[in-house]
Amino acid sequence: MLGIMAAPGCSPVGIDKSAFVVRLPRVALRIPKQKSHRVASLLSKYLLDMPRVKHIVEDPQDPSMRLLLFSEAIAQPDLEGVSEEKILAVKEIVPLDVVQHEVVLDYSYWPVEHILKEILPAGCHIAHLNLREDLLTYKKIIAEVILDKNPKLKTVVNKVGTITNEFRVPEFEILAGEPSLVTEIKQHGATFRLDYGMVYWNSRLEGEHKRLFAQFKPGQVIVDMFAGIGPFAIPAAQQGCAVYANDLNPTSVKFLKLNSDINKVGESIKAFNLDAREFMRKLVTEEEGCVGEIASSTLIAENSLNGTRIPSSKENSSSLTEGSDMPSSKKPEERKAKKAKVSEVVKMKISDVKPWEHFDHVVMNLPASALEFLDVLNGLLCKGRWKGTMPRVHCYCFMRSNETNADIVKKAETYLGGSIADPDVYVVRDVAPNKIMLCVSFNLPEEVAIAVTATEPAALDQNDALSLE
Ligand SMILES: C[S@@+](CC[C@H](N)C(=O)[O-])C[C@H]1O[C@@H](n2cnc3c(N)ncnc32)[C@H](O)[C@@H]1O
Repeated sequence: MLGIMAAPGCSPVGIDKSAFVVRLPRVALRIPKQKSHRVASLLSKYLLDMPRVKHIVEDPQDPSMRLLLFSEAIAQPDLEGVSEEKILAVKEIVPLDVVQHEVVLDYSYWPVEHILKEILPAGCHIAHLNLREDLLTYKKIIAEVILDKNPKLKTVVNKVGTITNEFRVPEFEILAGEPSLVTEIKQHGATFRLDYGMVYWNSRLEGEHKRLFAQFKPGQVIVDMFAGIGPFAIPAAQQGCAVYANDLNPTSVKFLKLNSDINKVGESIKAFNLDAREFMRKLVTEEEGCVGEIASSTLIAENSLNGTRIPSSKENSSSLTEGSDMPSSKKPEERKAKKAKVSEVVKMKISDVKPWEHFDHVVMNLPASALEFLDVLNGLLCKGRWKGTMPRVHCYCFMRSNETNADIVKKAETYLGGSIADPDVYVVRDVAPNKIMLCVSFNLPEEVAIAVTATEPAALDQNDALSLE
């Protein structure tokens, strides 16, 4: 990145590779090839120490000779700074022939892999930058260099401003490459197709998704009120759960449905496109059908219409993130073992589930306002119809530095309308200097959730069925 910043005169259209050339004058010791390693080990602490730059190079004047390049600190021809003792030891092996040499770092020298390792989710072909203010002047050239150095990448974008819309979708400026933001990401053995410009996705939640779905057991029923494109729902279904997954964003629900099909868990997930409160009420009052279900064919048709070509999973499998700790970096045997394990899991059919009788977990990942949605759980379940234990709620929220865990639990209790016993408050991640994301988990108190007056389940009103086709 330093090389990019230091490069003056870069045109935003195309890359002027000559602008990336940096010349470093260095003092060197000229010695015969056969003695070079012996002398280099004597002088090691004085020699050039730069990543990917050799400190022993061939003498351009004579291929039988080598140049030992000194660090910037040894800049004088008399090798001032090197101990007398070392100089004497060297002189016993070779004559002290000190010359000047120029180290040339060209365009190919400047790496971008380390940047991408942090920002590029496995399988993805879109590099999503979040450039600092002082780098914005160079945004186009930064993007073009990243694209140029990584043939598997198709698009480089920069996040613009803060997220304010209710679907939590950031605004992106396309800096280089193809204008499409449709891509595929691998996470925990699942494939997620998404349109970065239309749906919420945050790869920093990868660990949190896993922490939570690892708590779900095969055969359990999961209710995800703010499901996005399915990072909780799909792995949960893959490990043998049935999932009711809802999102207000119709595009998220279309991708959720498509991802259910891609990951072969379509029979275990029912997708809804409703406001979360409405979704919860419908879930426990309807006995048949699937209100809000979205046909994945709609999405496939849209993608082919706009000409978007999404690289296949196969193409992406050897992506840049190979060698990182992302799932794609797994060795083939590990991947095979994982696949075998997934296929051993008995998938649960959503059609066999009666959510008005029982569900096990409620996931609420809308940190900006999920606490407020806890009110929908008050009196939600019907006495005489509910069976078994009470569901465990996982409600995400933000906490400011002037707040305590107790303040957050108090807020949760206020919205829920009842007290919470033994809440588990887990710190998910730092969001800003004064803000962290938390997950508050607790068992839904029976006295809060079960309605005092038992009512018969309402009949399904077919007019409620939502079609996005
Ligand atoms: C922070 S994202 C979480 C998505 C997903 N669970 C994840 O972990 O990536 C919150 C999601 O809630 C959806 N959302 C916002 N308001 C909603 C509402 N009132 N009812 C249902 N979903 C809503 C947004 O569209 C967004 O996809």
